[in-house]
Amino acid sequence: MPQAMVILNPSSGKEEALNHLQRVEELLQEQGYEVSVKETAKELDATHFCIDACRNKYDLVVTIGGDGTLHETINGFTDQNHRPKLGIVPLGTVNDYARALNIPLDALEAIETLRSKRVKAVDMGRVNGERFANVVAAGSLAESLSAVTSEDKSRLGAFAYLKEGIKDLMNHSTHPLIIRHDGGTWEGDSPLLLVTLTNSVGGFEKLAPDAEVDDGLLHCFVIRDLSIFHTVTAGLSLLLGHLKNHKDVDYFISRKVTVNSPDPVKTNVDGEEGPMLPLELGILPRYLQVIIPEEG
Ligand SMILES: Nc1ncnc2c1ncn2[C@@H]1O[C@H](COP(=O)(O)OP(=O)(O)OP(=O)(O)O)[C@@H](O)[C@H]1O
Repeated sequence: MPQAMVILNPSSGKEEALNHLQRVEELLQEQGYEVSVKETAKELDATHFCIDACRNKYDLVVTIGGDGTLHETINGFTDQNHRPKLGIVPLGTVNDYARALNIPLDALEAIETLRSKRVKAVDMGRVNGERFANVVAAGSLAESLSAVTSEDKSRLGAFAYLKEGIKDLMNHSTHPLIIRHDGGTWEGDSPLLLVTLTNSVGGFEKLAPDAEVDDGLLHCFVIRDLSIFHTVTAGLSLLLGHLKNHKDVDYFISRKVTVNSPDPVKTNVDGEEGPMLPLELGILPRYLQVIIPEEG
């Protein structure tokens, strides 16, 4: 009998994950799975559960939670020869990964997509010893993104990031960054480097319209020191999907990136606080099999 592990974070989003558990179990059982349920209680539980699922050759892992739970889960696939398929029921406040894969943001609809026979092989990012699903941010703006409160995320969605971001840009806090990529070296002062695998970052689905989850590329945006006027126009470009064309934004794609600074600079990985610089980034092309909705 195929085995499915459901990894559920009861604290995600509006704390409604447990309300959906029964339906997920029923649906997976209808598909012929034997289901075991693992509830997270603290940081890294999801990683350890997923490691167990790999070692015990589970066929499917389903996360019920937000991007943080997903990030911890995919880190459990690290260096595992057997990697179960992944199903995603997005219950967080932003759910960038579900947005990028067109998985419905409505929980009941997302649960129904677990019936889908469509599976997509998606890239995983590597940042130092860790994996990431969606985005790495470095710079003073990344620090303020980590400071966005859960209340603001629930209330304002993507705009919570814009609010913190604009506050930070107004303060003109930048750090000198040295970014080595396949096409050369970027050197200068910047409030933010964004390295993304998917189109959706912070709930802005048009941030990186060219980024495909399976293109094997890191999509990099470096924002130069901005005046208040340019901050507003950059905000508009972000909303309209033209960020890479903004005159104060440099955009490049790469398979490997290193980021250094003489300053101590914080980072944010998949929406949570990440390691300090320096960073070494890479990509594992088509590393994970994710269930996505049927076409049409
Ligand atoms: N039982 C728990 N109580 C509190 N925190 C938990 C619990 N289980 C896991 N966590 C932690 O909660 C973090 C955030 O979870 P998750 O991303 O699912 O929800 P969210 O923050 O509401 O959503 P989003 O990331 O979309 O904003 C996880 O990274 C994990 O470390």
